[in-house]
Amino acid sequence: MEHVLRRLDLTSLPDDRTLRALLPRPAVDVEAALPAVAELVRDVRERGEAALVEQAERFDRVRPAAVRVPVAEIRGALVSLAPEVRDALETAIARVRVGSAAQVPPPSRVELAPGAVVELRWQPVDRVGLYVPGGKAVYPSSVVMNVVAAQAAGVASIAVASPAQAEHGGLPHPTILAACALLGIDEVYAMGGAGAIAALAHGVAGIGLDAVDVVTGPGNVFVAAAKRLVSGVVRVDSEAGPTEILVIADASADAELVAADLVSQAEHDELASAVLVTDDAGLADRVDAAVARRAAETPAAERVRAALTGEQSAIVLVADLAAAARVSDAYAPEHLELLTADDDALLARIHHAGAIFVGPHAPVSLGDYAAGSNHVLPTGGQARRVAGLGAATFLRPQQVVRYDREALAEVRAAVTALAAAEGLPAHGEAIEARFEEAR
Ligand SMILES: NC(=O)c1ccc[n+]([C@@H]2O[C@H](COP(=O)([O-])OP(=O)(O)OC[C@H]3O[C@@H](n4cnc5c(N)ncnc54)[C@H](O)[C@@H]3O)[C@@H](O)[C@H]2O)c1
Ligand SMILES: N[C@H](CO)Cc1c[nH]c[nH+]1
Ligand SMILES: [Zn+2]
Repeated sequence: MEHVLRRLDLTSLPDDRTLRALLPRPAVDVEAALPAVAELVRDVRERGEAALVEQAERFDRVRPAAVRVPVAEIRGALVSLAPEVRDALETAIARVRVGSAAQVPPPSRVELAPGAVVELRWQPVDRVGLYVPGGKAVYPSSVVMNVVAAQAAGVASIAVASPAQAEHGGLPHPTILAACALLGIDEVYAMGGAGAIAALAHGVAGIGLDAVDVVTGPGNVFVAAAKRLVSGVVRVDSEAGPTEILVIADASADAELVAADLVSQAEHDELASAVLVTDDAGLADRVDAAVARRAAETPAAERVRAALTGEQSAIVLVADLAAAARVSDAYAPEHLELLTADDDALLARIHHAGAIFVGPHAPVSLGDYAAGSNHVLPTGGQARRVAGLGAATFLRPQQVVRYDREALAEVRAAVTALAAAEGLPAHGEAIEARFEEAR
């Protein structure tokens, strides 16, 4: 039988470093996109609006009438929105709002000695730029994920960017504008890809776009590369690039559900990754047959096939579920699904994943829209060290120090001695000044 997903036999596992090099990854990654993207970023920085318009003509096949979207267009899009889509967006917004509010860390206060207090309060950044993809598909759900998280953090100034659409007169997609209106956002720009990220990070005087403090949002490999390039100027969230799904399933799993979930994420992008890790060769065969059928029937069949047959997608055979957890951790997937006889035992072995979906009733596409979790998640192995988007992305912990005279006296000698040891005696004198006669 010819396989859609290539097979990778890891029934005997090498050490972690070798394992990481063997894992399926896309041929075109962020690193490979950097040189071309650096040119696009530089061009927007130097020529502003003119460069944005040229990039829209080149990549989005349309010349936007105005890069800054008129407020009337944003509000008008909500008026024209189909009621069932408005209801669905409101459901998603309500759930993500509750989930995001729960992510805001409480302030803390510690008394180190009588009268010696250090507090920690969480301050939002002032202004953020949120990217909403719109190339191969349009993503009003990403408006929800970005904006609701920023609002939960208390960010005062929010700008949204999304590619100009040829079918909509050079405006972003109307559902994206409607989602912005629903969330009270009226600063929206018709710009996409690397140019949009550069414009948000550096500002564009000609269109009244002030530089932001934090840029977030998902996108294709060019968007992810641009975020890496501007990360010296602004804070960025994870490189939430082409979608990945890794499913760990054993003989107990339903092959149709596994196949449906692999295909669902493959429809995002030719560079999307769909990986099944299993200890059961029979399940591997059943999933592959179901994937072949579903991939042929789905509307984006060509894109799905390209993603599934690309070198980034595979069925990995392992000896047991402990080995499956090791493979998954080495990969650090954006989305990890657990479909086994004892998911909680497996979950206890997992360390690295953007988000984890447990059991047959929690598919990734639930999290994409309406679980209450955030769908903007790290790809390319970044989940090993970076979190997904959330309220915390827009917050900074700030320390507030309060000491009274007695509390300062208790550490007076220690501070003065350390200041002297560092050759910074004025630091010690600033302490001693508090204890001079007149005070
Ligand atoms: N990881 C996550 O959290 C997450 C969430 C949602 C979507 N995604 C991913 O977002 C991506 C969306 O991609 P998309 O393409 O549909 O929309 P997009 O908005 O990310 O990309 C479209 C833009 O890419 C730029 N572009 C296109 N071709 C280019 C080229 N050859 N060189 C330079 N720039 C070019 C253009 O500026 C265009 O406006 C998908 O890969 C999807 O998997 C990821
Ligand atoms: N699966 C994507 C995250 O990688 C998010 C998404 C939005 N719409 C559909 N899916
Ligand atoms: Zn998705």
